[in-house]
Amino acid sequence: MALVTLTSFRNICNKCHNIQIQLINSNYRTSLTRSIKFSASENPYLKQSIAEDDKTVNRLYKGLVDKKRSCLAEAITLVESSHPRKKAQAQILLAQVLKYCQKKAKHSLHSSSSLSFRIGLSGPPGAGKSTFIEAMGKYLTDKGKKVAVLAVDPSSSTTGGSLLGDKTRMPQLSCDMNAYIRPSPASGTLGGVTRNTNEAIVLCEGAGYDVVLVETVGVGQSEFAVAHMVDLFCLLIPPAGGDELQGIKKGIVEVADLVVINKSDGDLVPAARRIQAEYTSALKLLRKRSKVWSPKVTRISSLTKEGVPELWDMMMSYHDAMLTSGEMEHKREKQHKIWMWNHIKENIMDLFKQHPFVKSQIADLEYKVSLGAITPGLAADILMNAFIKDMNNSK
Ligand SMILES: Nc1nc2c(ncn2[C@@H]2O[C@H](COP(=O)(O)OP(=O)(O)OP(=O)(O)O)[C@@H](O)[C@H]2O)c(=O)[nH]1
Repeated sequence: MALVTLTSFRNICNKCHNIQIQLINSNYRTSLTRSIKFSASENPYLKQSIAEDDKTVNRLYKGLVDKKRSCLAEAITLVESSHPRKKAQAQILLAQVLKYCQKKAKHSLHSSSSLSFRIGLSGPPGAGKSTFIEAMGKYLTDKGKKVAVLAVDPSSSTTGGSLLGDKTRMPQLSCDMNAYIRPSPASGTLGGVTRNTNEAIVLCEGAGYDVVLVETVGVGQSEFAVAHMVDLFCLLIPPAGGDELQGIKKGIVEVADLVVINKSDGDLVPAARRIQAEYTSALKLLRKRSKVWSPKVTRISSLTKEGVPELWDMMMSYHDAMLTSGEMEHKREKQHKIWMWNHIKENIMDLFKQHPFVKSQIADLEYKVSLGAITPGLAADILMNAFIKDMNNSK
């Protein structure tokens, strides 16, 4: 299959909005570099100018730093909005919240120790993610910590509803005033959902949540996306054999900081021990990603809560080691860059899809491609060429 892929954005000039992109057609192995000029009127972001003292932004910022849950919920809805004006307001709010968090971190003993501990959680269906979040969340709120749970579920854009939206999955935690549970946004691509999640994390941090748990159902590349937005990435697996573990994507173990074998209770204890041993040996073969932490494997039961306090201690040793060594700060800096590129990719995709010729041809070309009347590569070329030609003409 031929694909025209946007492989890199070479150069971006903020003043004239000139973007140099490189395109590679995988079928013909050709590559071309084009300079595209985006006028302010074409970019929904640039078109909107929101005053620094915008009323909505001010109200939400104040409410957020005053730890008002209703303002946090409204602020997350704002960042999820695709309305150009709301998008622009969201960017100003985020900038203010980021500044506030930086200031807070500077005044604390260890830089960023006053920020949220961002934990990613992934695992195959039925691993016990909801039961685990309920057990760990309650354990933490009982210790006086504030916990936010965010879900990443890109499949909700195709199913129309959120798999993770059901509050009955965590009945106790959803009634806890020290916990905030936010289901996945009901629409968007993986890029859109993850960008929104990145921004929701920052808002939770601003609202003073000690722990932000980001859960993913593991659809598409969502686990990898989550691994890129958290401080610690945790893989939860059931004590099951080969077939049941096939839902675990290749490569995901390599990005895990902790592998947690759940359901280590009753008759399942021997199987849980065996899986723990298997994963412990597998992890030893992996390349070391940190100077201060080697990924660990542990067993818990979310049902009996056995091992939950020990797991939290392990998470805190990771947190402290990463923080004092400066690796945490470095990791977050790298994540900010990934986040920026996600924004750019989304915006360029939006521009492409809004282009009049592209818009008018998409349905017809998709139909022809599905019938096999033309190749996907040719269809992509037709759209890309018209887009690039038009952009070059507007130089
Ligand atoms: N024995 C035992 N069962 C557990 C444990 N944790 C979860 N379960 C059971 O495993 C099943 C699945 O648990 P969930 O928490 O719904 O799992 P999930 O990963 O959220 O599932 P999906 O929503 O399908 O992704 C339920 O029947 C739970 O009661 C545990 O620690 N021990």
